[in-house]
Amino acid sequence: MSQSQLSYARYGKDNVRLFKVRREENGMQHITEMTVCTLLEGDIEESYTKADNSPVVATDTQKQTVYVLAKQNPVDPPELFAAILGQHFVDTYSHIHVAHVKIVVHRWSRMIVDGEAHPHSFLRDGTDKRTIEVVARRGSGITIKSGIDGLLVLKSTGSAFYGFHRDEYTRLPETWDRILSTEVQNSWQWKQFRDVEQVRKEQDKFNKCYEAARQITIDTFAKENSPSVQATMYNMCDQILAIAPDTTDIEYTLPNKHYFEIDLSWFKGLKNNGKDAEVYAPQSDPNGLIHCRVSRKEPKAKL
Ligand SMILES: O=c1[nH]c(=O)c2[nH]c(=O)[nH]c2[nH]1
Repeated sequence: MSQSQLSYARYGKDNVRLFKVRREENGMQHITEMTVCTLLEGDIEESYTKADNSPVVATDTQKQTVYVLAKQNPVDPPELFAAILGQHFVDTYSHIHVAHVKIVVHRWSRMIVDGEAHPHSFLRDGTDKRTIEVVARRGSGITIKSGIDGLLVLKSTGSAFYGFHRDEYTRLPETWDRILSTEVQNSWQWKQFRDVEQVRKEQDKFNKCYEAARQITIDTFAKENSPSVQATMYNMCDQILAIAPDTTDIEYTLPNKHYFEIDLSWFKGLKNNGKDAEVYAPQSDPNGLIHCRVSRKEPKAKL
């Protein structure tokens, strides 16, 4: 008898690239570019353990399904498209119980030409991505997590780090003025959806929340006098929870991309430290890495 048993299995197609144009009668065009990943779970064990391919919805079939459903449905907001796609797999194949759909949306912003929004020309005005993770599970509805990835930001003052624990391993001096730079990855988890119809009914909130979360991140980073990455990210989470009541928790992952001062006093006594610092050495590694998840407090039960 074999000593092995399959304890985890999901499979699908990754990096499905998709571009869709929506054309209005008046000449205005709207575009979406995204990269999709679909992964299926269910009664697929024998494809691994017995080389029986009969339960396998081929990864190529999954890719073709992405294209067909993108033709038949709106792809914006991407949360709705991911929900439609995930639900399609569990509705269509009785032996598939869970569908995971991840979407990465690439930024294309409408060009302003001669002071006016151009009807069909766009530019990449940021390399950050909008991210969506949907899980459609037969019998228990749809979960959606939305987020941002790769938003690179830097401030050259307005950031401090002092009062941290000190012991015999500590070398880092306290600072009341430092450079702060990070690459934002965050996400907001929506309360569970019953079905695709509920996602469709509530679709307006997805783009609004994405725009608001991106703006809160940028505004807070710029305006706040940051006491630490930890306190700044908590502040961002708190604001997103406040403006999006249907979210349950917010996560941030922020690398602290260090910019070191360089001592140039060896060269004719050049002053380049503290208040005289102008030339810095950006560090590619190592970097700090700060995570948190902030959840909505349950309302206190009335006695
Ligand atoms: O904002 C910061 N948080 C830390 O935990 C930390 N640790 C460190 O060395 N520098 C910083 N900065």
